[in-house]
Amino acid sequence: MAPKIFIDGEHGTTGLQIRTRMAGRHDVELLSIPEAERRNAAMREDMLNSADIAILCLPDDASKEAVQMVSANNNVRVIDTSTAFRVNPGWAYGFAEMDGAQADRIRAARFVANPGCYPTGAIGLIRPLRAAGILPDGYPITVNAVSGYTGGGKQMIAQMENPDHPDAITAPHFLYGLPLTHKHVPEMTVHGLLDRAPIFSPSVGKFAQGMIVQVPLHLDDLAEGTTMESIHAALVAHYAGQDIVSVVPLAESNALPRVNAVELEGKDTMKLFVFGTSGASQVNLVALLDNLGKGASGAAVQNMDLMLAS
Ligand SMILES: NC(=O)C1=CN([C@@H]2O[C@H](COP(=O)(O)OP(=O)(O)OC[C@H]3O[C@@H](n4cnc5c(N)ncnc54)[C@H](OP(=O)(O)O)[C@@H]3O)[C@@H](O)[C@H]2O)C=CC1
Ligand SMILES: CC(=O)N[C@@H](CCC(=O)OP(=O)(O)O)C(=O)O
Repeated sequence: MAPKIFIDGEHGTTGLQIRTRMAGRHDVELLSIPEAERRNAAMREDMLNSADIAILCLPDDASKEAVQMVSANNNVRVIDTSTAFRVNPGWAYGFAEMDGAQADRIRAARFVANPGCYPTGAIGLIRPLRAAGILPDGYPITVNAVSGYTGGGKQMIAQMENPDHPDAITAPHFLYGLPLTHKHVPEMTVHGLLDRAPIFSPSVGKFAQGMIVQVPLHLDDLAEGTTMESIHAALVAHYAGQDIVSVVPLAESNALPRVNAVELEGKDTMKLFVFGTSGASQVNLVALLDNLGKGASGAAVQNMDLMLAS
């Protein structure tokens, strides 16, 4: 019998994208409730408890409530796309490529926390350098990023796309998270293996799907002898054999005049770049992804497949 999957929040931005990705699949059975009943708690509880894997695409509070609904039922495994459980040690963090053992942890887990979109880029760049001893304790990391506006869910999509919306946003590009307390900072710190919280400055551009995450570094403050080439080599070694996360060859990135935030729109992959000038004292590490692809729905389906393969 095909495993049953229920997407709670299937009519929201992340849920819909997961449904689209599952459309042609015959190896799983999708359980579904009508859009009009999406907040019907009794119906959701019934569906959640009928599933082999429940994928939660809900705000944090609703996710916590859904987890409560299945907590006594060990037959149900959960992938949560919200922020609620990402630094909870009882949950596997759903970034399969972040270290060599993570895919196995996800395969074996009952509870998997899907990463945030920005942390996917930031951790993807930072963690291998911490693990390799290149980024020393106490290094003051900054993370600067731009996201497509779908990252803000149904509400921001309406604000960006509907000029008559009472809170319409007309800016083509805006900074937010200005108090520097964005909800993604804890997971960047924990899963980036950082001992000091990064300064995180997010922004949104007037495009639907895409993301650039930048981590600039001063080489003089890294492990002795670190060069642009050795950083690149550490990333290449870390992601060797991976097909979803790739490290762009230096010769290729050196020749690029610009990076297009929407290049990977609709794709579930992530590209990592090391920019700078050979022999100079600074580099800029860049991750390019689709906030709804490897940053959300693509990663959720990847995690589901790992769990189904266990
Ligand atoms: N968009 C993105 O790029 C990313 C989003 N995420 C996370 O995914 C989760 C979903 O986000 P997103 O899809 O963007 O949000 P949306 O607002 O687009 O969708 C959320 C869905 O959940 C439903 N919902 C809200 N509250 C409840 C409730 N109490 N019971 C049942 N259903 C409820 C909403 O229904 P209604 O229409 O009635 O409000 C809506 O259908 C969030 O936790 C978000 O942080 C994670 C990574 C990236
Ligand atoms: C543009 C925008 O608003 N983005 C969201 C993050 C999107 C994401 O990664 O989702 P999680 O909420 O699940 O972490 C934000 O900054 O809150």
